[in-house]
Amino acid sequence: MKNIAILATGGTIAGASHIPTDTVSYHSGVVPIEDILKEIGSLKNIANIICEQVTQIDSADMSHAIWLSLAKRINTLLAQPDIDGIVVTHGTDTLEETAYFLNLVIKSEKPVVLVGAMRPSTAISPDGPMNLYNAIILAAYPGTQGKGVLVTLNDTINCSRDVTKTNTALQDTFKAPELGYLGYIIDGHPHFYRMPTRKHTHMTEFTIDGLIELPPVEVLYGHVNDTGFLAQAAVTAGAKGIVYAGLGNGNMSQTMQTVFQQIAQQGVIIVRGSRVGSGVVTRNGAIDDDANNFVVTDTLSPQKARILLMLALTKTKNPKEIQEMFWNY
Ligand SMILES: NC(=O)C[C@H](N)C(=O)O
Repeated sequence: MKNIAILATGGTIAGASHIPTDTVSYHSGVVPIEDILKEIGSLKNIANIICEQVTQIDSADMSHAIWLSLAKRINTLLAQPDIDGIVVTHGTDTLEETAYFLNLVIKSEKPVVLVGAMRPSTAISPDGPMNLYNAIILAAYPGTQGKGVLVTLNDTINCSRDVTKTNTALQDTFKAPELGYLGYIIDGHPHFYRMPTRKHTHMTEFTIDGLIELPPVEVLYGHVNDTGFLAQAAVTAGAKGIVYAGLGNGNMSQTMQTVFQQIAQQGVIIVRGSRVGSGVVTRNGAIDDDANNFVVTDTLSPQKARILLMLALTKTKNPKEIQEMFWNY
């Protein structure tokens, strides 16, 4: 029998409404983890569970402070020989960001699985209990070792680097566009078909020991007639890096190129990403990244590129070294 720790943070999986047909109007995070666990019945012969209620928030209120204390707690638990794996319950809106952050800072091969739900616990047929059951199964499964932080909802297994929420309201929302699921969980058995190939968890060079805040990095969204006002405001407010959700292959107007060239010359790291939602942002295409000291995101979404850039900035301000990290993680 495996010993699994569930760290609960809130979200719709812990949501409640007075009306059983409510699937989008409800209070997030109000149901304690012990009550949600009761809904899935016996876990005899599967796992011994310990629970910790870390916080009870809608995931829109997730913060760097909670990330750092959650990650430190997971590292401490996983260093104990009597803990075999971790499940984190989380709201779905920012679940992918927390999962990727943990993927970069957890120092263990033991399974870490994030799980949420799209329907509150009071819905006629909530998805939370089955999702939580699957997450426990996945965290207790020996084959989950060494695959980095994973995400499960709706019977699918996803890599934290590639997964994203693709639909605002439906249960079938977590997908890795183009790259696909790692596998499925069917009748209580995980089936893996793919492996994450990028560095994660036990291979990571990032450490959060002693860190009390992350360097400020903003994401800006590209569009027609972009003025660069927001980019300049971000730098004035203290941003040490900017991820630009650019057009197509991370493209930008002549105006934005001039704005970002000037900002990069001040030592602020500019990362070119894309607003498209899938595909690679390549170096030195229409834009001369070498000459401008720009970094590109590879296939990371802008919100995940922000996380990697924050952690990169805890180690270096050299754009070439940061680019290397974007190829590796
Ligand atoms: N489905 C959900 O969990 C959405 C909720 N607003 C949250 O992210 O906390």
